[in-house]
Amino acid sequence: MKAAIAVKELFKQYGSKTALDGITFDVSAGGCFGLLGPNGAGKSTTMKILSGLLEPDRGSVAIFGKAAGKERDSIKELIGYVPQSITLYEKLSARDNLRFFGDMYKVPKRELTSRIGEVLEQVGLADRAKDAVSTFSGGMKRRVNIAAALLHRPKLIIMDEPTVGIDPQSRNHIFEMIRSLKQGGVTVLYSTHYMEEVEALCEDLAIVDHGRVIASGSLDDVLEKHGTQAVYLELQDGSRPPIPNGFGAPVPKGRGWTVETSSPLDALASWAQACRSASLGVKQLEIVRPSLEAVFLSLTGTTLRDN
Ligand SMILES: Nc1ncnc2c1ncn2[C@@H]1O[C@H](COP(=O)(O)OP(=O)(O)OP(=O)(O)O)[C@@H](O)[C@H]1O
Repeated sequence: MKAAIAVKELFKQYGSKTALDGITFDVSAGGCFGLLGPNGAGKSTTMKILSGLLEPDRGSVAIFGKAAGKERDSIKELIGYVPQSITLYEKLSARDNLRFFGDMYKVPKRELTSRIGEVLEQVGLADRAKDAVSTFSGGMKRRVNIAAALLHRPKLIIMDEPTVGIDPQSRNHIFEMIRSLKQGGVTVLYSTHYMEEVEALCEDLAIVDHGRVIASGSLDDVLEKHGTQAVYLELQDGSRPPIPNGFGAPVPKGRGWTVETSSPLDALASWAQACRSASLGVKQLEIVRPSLEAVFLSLTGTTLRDN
């Protein structure tokens, strides 16, 4: 099967600022691919190039085997792009906003009314169709923008940080919607700086930093290749646990503490022994799989959230 997206060696400068410094990745059809990176990493620039809104200085893009540039118009029909900024007419209802987008995306007039009903259903706003967008929360407005990008039944949805600054209910709706789009065979390219979103939604990902892909592949492969396993311990009284013999000092994590190690079974046994010797009550002791957070830290030396 052809890749949904093939991006090769993309370069882009804004004046003297290098935004993309040779971005390369492939997205296979039918899943959710996460583009993960801190602010300023180059995610939006990449997405704008994929959507045909921006020209790269160098490099190539193919969408479902069609070369960007040459086959621009037929590519546009395949893509629904949800930009980071919300673009809606505040005074108009959700339905009338979508009517406007429907014309823009050339949805046939006879289909448009039913199609608007369907996409509002998909984003969980069918009961607010007639209400002015000015009465909506930020998350609801974002969902209308997503609905607009779905109107023409694109095979590929490109979403640029859709959950930034929105309420948990809208976030859940967006997650559910992405899962059902995937079930319907739609490919989703999802950018975010929230690692847990990639862990929850995406099968494959590329980690982007300073305009370069620093790791890519399936989530499992990236975690296995670049992550370290850890052992998690929580004591019954919530106190700081002893250091397991032969391992580094535990670091706080949630309600407990973790030790990163390539020999998790030994660390677990050693920690259990240390707790038993000190007669400490153990609430939870387990091997945890590596996180993307740990991967990002090991690849860049910084945490994603501090950027
Ligand atoms: N129009 C522009 N003019 C000048 N510099 C720009 C412009 N757009 C982006 N940049 C710069 O290019 C780099 C990449 O920006 P980009 O928006 O692609 O990153 P991002 O990963 O999407 O981050 P964010 O989440 O902040 O949007 C950043 O350093 C940014 O400041």
